[in-house]
Amino acid sequence: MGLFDFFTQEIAIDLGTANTLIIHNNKVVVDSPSIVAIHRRTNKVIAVGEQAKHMQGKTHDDIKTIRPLKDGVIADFEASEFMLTEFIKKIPGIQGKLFSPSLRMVICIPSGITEVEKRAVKDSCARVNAKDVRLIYEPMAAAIGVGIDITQPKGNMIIDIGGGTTEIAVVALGGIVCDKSVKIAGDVFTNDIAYYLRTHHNLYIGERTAERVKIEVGAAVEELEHAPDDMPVQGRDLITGKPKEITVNYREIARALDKSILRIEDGVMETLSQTPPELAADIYNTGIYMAGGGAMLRGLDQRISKKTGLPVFLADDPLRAVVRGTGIALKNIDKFTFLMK
Ligand SMILES: Nc1ncnc2c1ncn2[C@@H]1O[C@H](COP(=O)(O)OP(=O)(O)OP(=O)(O)O)[C@@H](O)[C@H]1O
Repeated sequence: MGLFDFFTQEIAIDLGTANTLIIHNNKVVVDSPSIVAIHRRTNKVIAVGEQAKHMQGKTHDDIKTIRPLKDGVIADFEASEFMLTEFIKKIPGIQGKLFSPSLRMVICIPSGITEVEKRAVKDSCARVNAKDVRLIYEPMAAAIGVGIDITQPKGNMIIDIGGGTTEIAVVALGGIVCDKSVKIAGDVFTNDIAYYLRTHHNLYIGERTAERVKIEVGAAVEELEHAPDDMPVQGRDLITGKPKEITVNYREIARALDKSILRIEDGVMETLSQTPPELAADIYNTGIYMAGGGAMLRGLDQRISKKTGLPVFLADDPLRAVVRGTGIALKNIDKFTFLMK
């Protein structure tokens, strides 16, 4: 063991548009919303993660909440570095050390990222004390995370629906054969719901409420076997200006999300149509795997299965599939060197 190894801690990071997850010593040690709350005048950070999410939509003039990532890539470097530093400080075994240890990081990136954006992620990690930074494409990490042996000469399709992007990819022999990154995912679903309630019920709701509606009664199809109960939703009446409450059901929400889901379906069909025939035959036999928080929308697996005529499998714990895969890549870094960018 070299001196570098002795003072080095290894972490795997899924730096997502909606959530940041970190694995250290085989355990998920950070699972927090990717949000920072900042004091406008002093530019001082007041809160990060869950605490900052609670402030979202409830701030006054002096405080703003920022989501440092947009469409899967870092949009605000300062806020993102601050957020990462704070998250890393909370990791047991790293926090409270006399000397802050050097970090070896494996961090996942969207497959559609440019070389400049890749460089920016590496630079950003270097500024939070990472001495060795490896990047891995998100669909690869998701595929490893759902348990696919990506090194086999066998095609597998994975759809990772996150907060900012939907990554659709066919992987085989340790590489991405064809892929598509669509900027329609969980955040767009949330906005669709807010827009629907504004235009159909004159009800103005905030982002956090819209996300709650999506999670509690959201659906991708109008016929569900296990329908969720109708949900009361409170907000501001756009006409009278008074607070009001309405009740929504999953069928309405399925209609509100229909257009966005159609765009994801188009992306899947396009990727399938570009898949080489031998791999298409494999996918016919194995089906499609789905991961990411957005994939948890009720009936979405069923809808994609109907559209493609293929079985669709949702990952166990879809929100953690990508970080799980990134963690496995870190643990087997020598075996997976060919995956690292
Ligand atoms: N039960 C649920 N039903 C529908 N959507 C959900 C559910 N739980 C979480 N989500 C949504 O999943 C999204 C977050 O997923 P995830 O953490 O996989 O994204 P991310 O990795 O941060 O984003 P990206 O990969 O685009 O950078 C959010 O939009 C959230 O609202």
